[in-house]
Amino acid sequence: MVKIAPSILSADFAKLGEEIKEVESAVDYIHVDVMDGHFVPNITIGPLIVDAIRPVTDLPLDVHLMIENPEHYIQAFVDAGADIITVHQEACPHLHRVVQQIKQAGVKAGVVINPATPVESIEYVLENVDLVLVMTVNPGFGGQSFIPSGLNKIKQLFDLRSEHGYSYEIEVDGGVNQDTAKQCIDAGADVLVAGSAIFNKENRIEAIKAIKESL
Ligand SMILES: O=C(CO)[C@H](O)[C@H](O)COP(=O)(O)O
Ligand SMILES: [Co+2]
Repeated sequence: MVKIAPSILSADFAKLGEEIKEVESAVDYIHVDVMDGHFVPNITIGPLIVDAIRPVTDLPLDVHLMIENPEHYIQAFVDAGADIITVHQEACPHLHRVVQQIKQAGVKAGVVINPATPVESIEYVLENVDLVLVMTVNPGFGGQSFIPSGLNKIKQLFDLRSEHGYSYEIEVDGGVNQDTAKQCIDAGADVLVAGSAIFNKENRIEAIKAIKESL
């Protein structure tokens, strides 16, 4: 079963609770994009907002940390109600330690790779993570175009999982819409993140349906 994780980055922040309620029956995770203005050029939200949306839904909150020194903020996001925390390989010189820290805090641990980062760079944490997120845009903004080279990485991660019996989910984020979703699923992705393809549409449920039907 393909999972859909709408990214609230493209939602109306003045009515975030209502926007989440509108989509929750049709999706599997709520994807929360955290940006610090250092690791990526944009600044978005922090633990306060995660805490505010936590009572709105029972769906897992999939928190994508695009920040430097994520190890300083893991506990704050866990306390705020995150269920899955993903950190960028590029932001973590001690990636294995940060993955352990997330798991010890009692939530699922994910690792993310940028479009220019190879799968080989995370080879030695694959046995430890619950999720691998493949970026198909350069992180920082919603509404960018899909970078197809991510498809090879999805396939590589799918094959490595079969070969070694790993258990991570493969998630893809950036430019996923009804034209690009099928390629991701065919390559082996389990979870599709979509922001603008859902929240920039008038009818969000129809938009989610269109993505599912495109598969
Ligand atoms: O992590 C992200 C950007 O850094 C977002 O999750 C992603 O861009 C979703 O937006 P869209 O579906 O519009 O590309
Ligand atoms: Co994201």
